Amino acid sequence: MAYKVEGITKYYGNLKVLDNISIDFESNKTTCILGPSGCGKTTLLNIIAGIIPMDSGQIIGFKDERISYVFQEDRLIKWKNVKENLEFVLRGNMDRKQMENIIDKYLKLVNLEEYKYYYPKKLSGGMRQKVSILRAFAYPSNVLIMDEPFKSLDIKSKSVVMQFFKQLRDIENKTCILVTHDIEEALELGDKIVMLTQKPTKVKKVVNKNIKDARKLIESYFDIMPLK
Ligand SMILES: Nc1ncnc2c1ncn2[C@@H]1O[C@H](COP(=O)(O)OP(=O)(O)OP(=O)(O)O)[C@@H](O)[C@H]1O
Repeated sequence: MAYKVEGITKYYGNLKVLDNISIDFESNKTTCILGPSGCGKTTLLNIIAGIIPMDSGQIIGFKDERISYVFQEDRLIKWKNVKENLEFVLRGNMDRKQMENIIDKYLKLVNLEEYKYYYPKKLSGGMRQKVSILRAFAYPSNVLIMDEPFKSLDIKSKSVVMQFFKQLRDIENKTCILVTHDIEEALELGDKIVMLTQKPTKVKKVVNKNIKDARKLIESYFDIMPLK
């Protein structure tokens, strides 16, 4: 399946936010979208997900797909425990027995079995975000959209949760789109890094992580145009 956006332009009133954005998202790889604050990263994700309309352009491949989401805040359901939060996204896609099996399989996979009956308020911020990521992987989707999922975590739990994400990504095939304004995060997690300009936002450059000097290239660009 090819996933693409082509020539996306978006205005809010007179404010031109996205200006002719085209991106290819490689299947089963992670594309990081790296851009300065307020350049329209969340807007672009919302357009891809069909949540908000665009003024012109095309979305290819995403339309009939199931999509999982992870946001900056965990968005777990407070009155449901870990198991019930996972059940919530699986219900309707399989019978009860299958659901039980899948939940146990995932919790075991990531060593979270002992937290199965914990409610979100009993979990640390990092742990809650792990459950959100686990829930996104457990949901039978092909595409995973993440909007700054590590932003509100302290440095230590950030690195733990990033490794957790990588562990799941290596096991489950999903096409991941990760929005961030953190260069380290993009280099650590992205197979491809798409750099955006300030508004009206265009694609400045697409960098494949494996090329020599990927870091230098990205850093030199954002030296001229700071991310925050
Ligand atoms: N519903 C809306 N109506 C009007 N303007 C909006 C709306 N949503 C976003 N904007 C504006 O569009 C621009 C892009 O916003 P968006 O949240 O998509 O950017 P972002 O890159 O995700 O920002 P951040 O890095 O701060 O999360 C901002 O200037 C914002 O104020």
